[in-house]
Amino acid sequence: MKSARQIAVQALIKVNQDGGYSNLVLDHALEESGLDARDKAFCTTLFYGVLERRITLDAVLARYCRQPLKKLMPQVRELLRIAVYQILYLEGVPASAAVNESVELSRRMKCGHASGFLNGVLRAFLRDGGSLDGVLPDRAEHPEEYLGLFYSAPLWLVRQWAADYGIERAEGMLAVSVGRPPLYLRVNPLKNNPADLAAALRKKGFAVTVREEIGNCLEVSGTGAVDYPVLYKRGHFTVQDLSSQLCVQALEARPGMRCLDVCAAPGGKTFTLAQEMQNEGEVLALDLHEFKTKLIRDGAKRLGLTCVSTEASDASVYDPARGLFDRVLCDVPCSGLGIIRRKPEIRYKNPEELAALPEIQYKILEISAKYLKAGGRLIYSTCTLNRNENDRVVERFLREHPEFEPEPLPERIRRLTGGEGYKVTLFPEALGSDGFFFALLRRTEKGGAAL
Ligand SMILES: C[S@@+](CC[C@H](N)C(=O)[O-])C[C@H]1O[C@@H](n2cnc3c(N)ncnc32)[C@H](O)[C@@H]1O
Repeated sequence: MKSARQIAVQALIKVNQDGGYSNLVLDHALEESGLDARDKAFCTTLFYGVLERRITLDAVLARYCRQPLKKLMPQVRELLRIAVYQILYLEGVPASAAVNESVELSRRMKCGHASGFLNGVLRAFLRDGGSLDGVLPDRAEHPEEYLGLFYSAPLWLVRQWAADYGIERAEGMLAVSVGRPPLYLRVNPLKNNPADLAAALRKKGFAVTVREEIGNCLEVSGTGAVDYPVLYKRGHFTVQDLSSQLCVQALEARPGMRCLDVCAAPGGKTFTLAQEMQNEGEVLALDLHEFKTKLIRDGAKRLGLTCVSTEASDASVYDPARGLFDRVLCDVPCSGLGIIRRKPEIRYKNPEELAALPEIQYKILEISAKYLKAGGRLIYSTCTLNRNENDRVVERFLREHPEFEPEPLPERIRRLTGGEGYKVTLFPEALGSDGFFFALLRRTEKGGAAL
């Protein structure tokens, strides 16, 4: 049987070399592993730890490897990273064990010829103290470079956050971008309630807190992937971050309304929206990809939400045949910088590829707004922390569309999020949520039916 370390190394190769999504790759690897719960947890720690600390680990390795890391075999590279990760960050693992295990694994993973090299590099690091001394630049002289290396974030991201939110806040955001985040569930009020579901999950050994202030929300801690097949399949809950739950609540959709969710897959917010409407009325959920709309239909069925229908459609193309809606949710595709603690690979995206997003987001917002009735409300949201994709898209829209006005967020949402006025940026270090942004807009009564 493969060890937790070997499974972690193989999963890391699948993400770093083959571009797999971290959560899917790990879930699949653990399912097939035959590991017990303790080893699964260790494997998860190694996998996410190495993935999110890669910039720091590679800076250490660059000091001790003569050839560039890029030129090493993928197995050798990941075995080095996993050993340095354990030495730097895992107090319970003796440094010698971290080195020996990687050397030993190289023999089992068809790169035994590199075992001497692995041993040499890792022992040299240990001889120098096995710490980040000598790797980190002087903090006072190079604060951004220091933060980037310490928290393993690309320099462009540190600079962007420092420019958008100030260096102090940026450090807070970087500090919570590493480490395993809490897991939140949205209780399906059509089938259960927070107290009973919490009791059922506690019986199965989960540590559960009822987040009463959020409403229908549970926080589950001390777990990796939570294994609760029966209650899940029966539709008692979905996994959904606090931020998304609050974002949908801010729309104040009521039973009997017509609601449109324009970028809806895999359907998390669609489901919460339909639940807020007590499954009465209509929720039309769009997504660009047909295969993704199936995820929404499957989820709605599991949850018993019969008011949801789906269409595969491009939200940046207007279809007047859809008519008008009381509420529109515009949860646009974004850079995802608010969820890097859940998906660490996001931090390695090419920033140039992200530059086109605000224009795409603006176009989707402009088209989605056409579906709103006079007096109707729209939420624009992203799971990113980047003013160009957030505040600036909405501010531009308000400037160019006088028939819309900012609508103050409901009092309760403002109290919980600290949001002022019509928009709020949720910082992970504040509420414990993902990084998230939402803004509430209203078509004025004089705004007419459609643009
Ligand atoms: C942020 S995700 C939506 C998450 C979803 N609202 C939820 O809560 O589960 C963005 C979605 O937009 C979809 N998308 C991207 N471009 C689109 C477009 N032009 N029209 C419609 N959907 C689009 C993507 O396929 C993706 O599923």
